[in-house]
Amino acid sequence: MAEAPVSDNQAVIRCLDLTKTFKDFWLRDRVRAVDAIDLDVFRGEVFGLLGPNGSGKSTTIKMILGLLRPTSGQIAVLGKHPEDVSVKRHIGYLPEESYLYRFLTARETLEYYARLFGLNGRQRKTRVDTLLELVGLTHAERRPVGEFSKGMQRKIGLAQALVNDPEILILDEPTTGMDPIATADVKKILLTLKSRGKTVILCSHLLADVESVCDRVSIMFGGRVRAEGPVNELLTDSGKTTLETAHLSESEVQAVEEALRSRGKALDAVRQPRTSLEDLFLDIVKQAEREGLSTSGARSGAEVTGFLAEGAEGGSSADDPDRLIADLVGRQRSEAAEPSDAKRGVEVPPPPGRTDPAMEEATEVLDDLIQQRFEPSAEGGGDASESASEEAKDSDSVDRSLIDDLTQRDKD
Ligand SMILES: Nc1ncnc2c1ncn2[C@@H]1O[C@H](COP(=O)(O)OP(=O)(O)OP(=O)(O)O)[C@@H](O)[C@H]1O
Repeated sequence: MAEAPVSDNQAVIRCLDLTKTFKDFWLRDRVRAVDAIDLDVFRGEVFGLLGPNGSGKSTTIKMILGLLRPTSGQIAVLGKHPEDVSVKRHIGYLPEESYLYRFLTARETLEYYARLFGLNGRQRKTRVDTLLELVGLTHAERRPVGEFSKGMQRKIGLAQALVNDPEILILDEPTTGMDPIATADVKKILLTLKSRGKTVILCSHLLADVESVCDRVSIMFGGRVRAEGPVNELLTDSGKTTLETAHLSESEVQAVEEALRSRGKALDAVRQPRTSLEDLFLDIVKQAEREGLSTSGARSGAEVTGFLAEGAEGGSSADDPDRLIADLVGRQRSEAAEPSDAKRGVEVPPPPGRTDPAMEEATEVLDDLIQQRFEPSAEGGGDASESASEEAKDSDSVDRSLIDDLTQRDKD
């Protein structure tokens, strides 16, 4: 393990002369993905890592995460080597592609990751509730994430990255596939996290988003850092001045032009300001929401609260993990009655009753499928009329062991 460089007081991530060369089959240098870069990321800032495809951003991120070993150079994350296990507890990561268990619901997904980080039942319940609300997925918490739209999957991925209340959040293309509302929500979340002292590294090709949330950016090309600095400094054109005032008549514009000419300056452009397409879009959707129209996708998220600020671990008194799992299984079963509508993304009220024979039959088939899902070894010998409590108990234990298995597999 290479030695970690001494960390600057404020720099939570420090890379010195960092290089990564990928070898070919014969161990010859094939690609110099990262070429002797120096990079400092400071506590409490939103840092944008930019560059065209193949410029070395993901390779840099993977080295910071300790997933790839540098060919040469040094990295310190929170003053330690990135492969140090204690560092990983303080990092949240949303990869470019989310790897989610398709069959787990949104709540189960977060529950699972919260378990990996060793949160107890009370903490898990509170945290999962908060995160679902934060990313606007509370109403979809019982749907399998495999059914989610791309934007909804990014949202659950973001919630997953926040589950351990990380000090450093690394997001690779977090808003891919999101609509402007969801994107605006994510930007709001990032700014709130920053205001609470968290550090965010953002990789994105959506430069307008980067510009609106990042304090500093680094622009890579061919594995090297080509420009780096505060966004304001990099983008300010100090050779020009823009004046803003209330509407001017033609004669007033002429008077301004005269005044400038007398000082040896020309009036280069006079424009009527326009709203942006993003603002127009957001206004229209907000108006529709005010009028009570609904959508089955992700909704606007909540304000960032509680644990992300101080690591508070409060919880409600009814937070028993066993009850939570039992509840999850019960809800999955009741949701099975309307899967086709859920798949189409249509929001429907719960069915009033099984009065339609075709619906009755379809529901029974689905019940059987669910039964097999949770009790794969059962040979169909059970009596369908067995008491509901027995059934809940069986599926409860199977589902809990499923999550335990996943947890163990991941730890291995
Ligand atoms: N495992 C690998 N083996 C060989 N070459 C690799 C490997 N991973 C990345 N590379 C190469 O390293 C270079 C940088 O890739 P990297 O994924 O870091 O770029 P990026 O800036 O993240 O691109 P994108 O914006 O497309 O995600 C590319 O030329 C890529 O082909």
